[in-house]
Amino acid sequence: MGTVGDAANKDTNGSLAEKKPTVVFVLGGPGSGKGTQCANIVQHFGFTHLSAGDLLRAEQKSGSENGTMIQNMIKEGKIVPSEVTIKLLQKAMEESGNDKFLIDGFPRNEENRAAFETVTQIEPAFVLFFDCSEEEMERRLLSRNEGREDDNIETIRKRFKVFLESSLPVIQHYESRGKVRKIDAGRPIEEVFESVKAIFTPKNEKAE
Ligand SMILES: Nc1ncnc2c1ncn2[C@@H]1O[C@H](COP(=O)(O)OP(=O)(O)OP(=O)(O)O)[C@@H](O)[C@H]1O
Ligand SMILES: Nc1ccn([C@H]2C[C@H](O)[C@@H](COP(=O)(O)O)O2)c(=O)n1
Ligand SMILES: [Mg+2]
Repeated sequence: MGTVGDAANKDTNGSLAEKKPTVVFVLGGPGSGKGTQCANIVQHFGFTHLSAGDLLRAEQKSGSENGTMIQNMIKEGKIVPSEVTIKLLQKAMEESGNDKFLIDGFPRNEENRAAFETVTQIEPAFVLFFDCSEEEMERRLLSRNEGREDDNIETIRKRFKVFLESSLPVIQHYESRGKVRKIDAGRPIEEVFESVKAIFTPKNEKAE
């Protein structure tokens, strides 16, 4: 199977053209509700959900040679080198059999963003940005109860700092290109999803 981003298909003129998958980056601070809303989008709109954090945690638990490094980075709230994360994303995209992806929690810094663009030649269709106050995100993370090693107040503070210093500039990069769809994620789950649905529903299918 070819690498995502270099699948060759014939276009209407019969010449070889690249068939690129549709990618939506799903960004927002830790606990803003990215995973929760992605699960809803998958059900309604047929995307495959790929959470970079989930892929890294699975890689760590698989006994990979990068396991200890990944575990240490996650504990410190730091961003794992792009090479590792992009390989996991590419593999998951290839194995999915789908051509529409929600890439959740990636790109998390400028290095992630530039490397993904260079390696895959894929530009996101748009960037969904879940905007939420730190106070609310902290409350959610401390009551998530999924046994995540990074859901403790010390690591949460580090993750907030990395989000402000490294991830927000990525969102600003896409904002300046008109690609960001910002959602007030501080509301109840159902209300947030109403706003999400409006973004994913094609204009000609919206109620008058
Ligand atoms: N709108 C909401 N209102 C209240 N609680 C929410 C809302 N959205 C998600 N939650 C809850 O908050 C917690 C964090 O949500 P979720 O895991 O979706 O966030 P995330 O952005 O994926 O976080 P992370 O970046 O840490 O993976 C979960 O326990 C989830 O059930
Ligand atoms: N692009 C990414 C995404 C995630 N990580 C690491 C560091 C994060 O704190 C952790 C958890 O991610 P989440 O599940 O909260 O999205 O995973 C990374 O290094 N690079
Ligand atoms: Mg998540």
